[in-house]
Amino acid sequence: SIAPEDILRLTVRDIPASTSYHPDFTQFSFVPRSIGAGDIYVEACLSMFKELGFIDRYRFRRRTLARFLLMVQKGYRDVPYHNFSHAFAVGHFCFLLLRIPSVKAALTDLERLSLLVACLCHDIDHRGTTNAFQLQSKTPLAQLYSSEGSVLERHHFAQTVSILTMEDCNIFEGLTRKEYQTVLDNIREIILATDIAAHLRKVSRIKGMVNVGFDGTQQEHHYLLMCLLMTASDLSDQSKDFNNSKAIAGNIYKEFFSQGDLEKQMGNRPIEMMDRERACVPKIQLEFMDTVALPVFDYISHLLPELTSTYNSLQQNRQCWAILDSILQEEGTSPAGLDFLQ
Ligand SMILES: Cc1nc2ccc(C(=O)N[C@]34C[C@H]5C[C@H](C[C@H](C5)C3)C4)cc2n2c(-c3ccccc3Cl)nnc12
Ligand SMILES: [Mg+2]
Ligand SMILES: [Zn+2]
Repeated sequence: SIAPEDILRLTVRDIPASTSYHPDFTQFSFVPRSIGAGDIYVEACLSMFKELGFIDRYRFRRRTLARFLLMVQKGYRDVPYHNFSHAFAVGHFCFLLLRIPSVKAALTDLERLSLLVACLCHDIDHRGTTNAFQLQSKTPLAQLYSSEGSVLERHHFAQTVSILTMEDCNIFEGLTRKEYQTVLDNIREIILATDIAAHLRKVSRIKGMVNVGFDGTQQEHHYLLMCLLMTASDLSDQSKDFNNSKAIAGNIYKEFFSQGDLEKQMGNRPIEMMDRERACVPKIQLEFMDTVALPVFDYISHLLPELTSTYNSLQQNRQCWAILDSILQEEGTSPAGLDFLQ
């Protein structure tokens, strides 16, 4: 058995991972951030659009698609987690979902196109702070969107629309007026679905769909499936090998704790999850996985059996967090900051 203090230095080789570490781009265990940085992402995005048949089906001009993708990449800020590498990781997972035959059968081509574009654009111009922070600090975004809620997500959608209006960046120029309206409506709904609070309000409807089975004749099922695939893609980092998932969680807590520091400077008391003095990361991770992430992949693997191994990886990662949590309890050290996450 592993000595407790050794668990902190565990690497993926030591944890008996059921999904071995594929370097293969077309596998769900592929780690998108391993692709590197810079324009390689745009090349990879172009090949995803090509492989999914969207370039031919919607007569995309490669130059226009490349310019659009570069403007999307440029639209992201250099924050620890909500940067373009997150958007690419989400887009890559969505790409793998869209290749699954039962997904191709369930959704229309326009819905699949909407999903991929929404994934790449879903966090554009994220500031590394939460919706709650926008409201409490009365930021410009809150002044714009606070009445409707999902402040950040409305901004991400607005940024997406403004990129489409830029010089030679409108990838949907070849679509009919009706198709164009449908894609924009889909992308708006899908990006709004990435607000976890909004997702939690929809869970009972999603459960209902899973119980009766997907019915392609119901528009509501198309909508719920698109939202579920988007949420799963947004959380997909937690389904990779634990070392990768742990490192990504570290980036999320860099943003959370910076926000907490900012709230303290502003004279507000941050919630425990954002307070580097009080937060116990493994405990927050266990709660997030149990209340948000695991249910999402549980529902999705009921609809798509191909996702079972991904669901298993998530459960394995949950167990790793549980082990970390028990060690930190035993050690009784002051609440763990980020050091063990590196
Ligand atoms: C690994 C991991 N941990 C995460 C721990 C916590 C939260 C989080 O927002 N919690 C909640 C907890 C309650 C009910 C709602 C609204 C608020 C109050 C805040 C959610 C997110 C986490 N998260 C995300 C993620 C997904 C979408 C948007 C932003 C992010 Cl950061 N992606 N990966 C992770
Ligand atoms: Mg978001
Ligand atoms: Zn995201």
